[in-house]
Amino acid sequence: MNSPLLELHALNKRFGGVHAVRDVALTVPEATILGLIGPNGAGKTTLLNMISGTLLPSGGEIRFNQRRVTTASPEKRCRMGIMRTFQNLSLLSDLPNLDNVALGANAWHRNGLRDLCGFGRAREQRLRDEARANLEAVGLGGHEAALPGELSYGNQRKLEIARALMGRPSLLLLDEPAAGLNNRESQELAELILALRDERQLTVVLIEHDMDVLMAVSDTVAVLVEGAVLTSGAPREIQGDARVIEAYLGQDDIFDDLADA
Ligand SMILES: Nc1ncnc2c1ncn2[C@@H]1O[C@H](COP(=O)(O)OP(=O)(O)OP(=O)(O)O)[C@@H](O)[C@H]1O
Repeated sequence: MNSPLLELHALNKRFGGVHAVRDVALTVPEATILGLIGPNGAGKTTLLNMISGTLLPSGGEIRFNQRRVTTASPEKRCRMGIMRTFQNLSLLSDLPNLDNVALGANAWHRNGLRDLCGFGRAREQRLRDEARANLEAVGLGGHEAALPGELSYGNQRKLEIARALMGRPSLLLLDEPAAGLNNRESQELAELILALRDERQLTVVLIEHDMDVLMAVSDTVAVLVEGAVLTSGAPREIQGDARVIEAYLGQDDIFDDLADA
């Protein structure tokens, strides 16, 4: 078993009277993919935000690489190797794709932006080379000079992932990366996520409503209901768990559309 990269201990988050995350305990080993599922409002995004540091927990502990990061700033966590993408695209529409990707270096490189503005040519070249390699890695080689808006929506999602890779993460947090993608794009995205795990040894925590994608890539699936972990296990165990199907009350066809494995 790989050693744990991310550990959540008795994690809680309250928003006034709303107990959004309750006593969550999860361990994510290195180079594995954890999929988070649960009905709307179950606490998935809140949990991801606490891992990235944009929200502080009301109680509990987060450990990354054996270090306590519970209250560390998002910037510090980026520099430690935790990068994320967002539900809504956050690309800069008037910058070429290569620059959009290179900007991701800003997460770990304090001078990232300045380098891109022409200071320190050798460093600028290195950043550009790395950005080009990351564009290649997500299948967007050849699109360096185009603007994000000239790419399909699916490719814009990949562009966001390429930008996150510039932070040289060991943990990548993906919030609904398949939202708005067609079937082919979703399948390509799933292949990309698996390649990042297998070729770069990346650890991934993924929120995804597209069950085909989530079940295809996750090593472990954790089911959140009303802020608490109902159960966690391998995708096949989760799909056959009557408690999980019941938790999606009114959505009892939740696993019906899964493509045959
Ligand atoms: N900033 C906030 N202030 C107050 N309540 C919040 C805040 N953020 C989230 N909540 C509440 O916390 C609960 C969990 O929300 P969260 O967005 O984490 O769920 P989710 O599982 O990601 O839902 P979805 O699948 O719809 O995105 C909900 O009841 C939500 O209304």
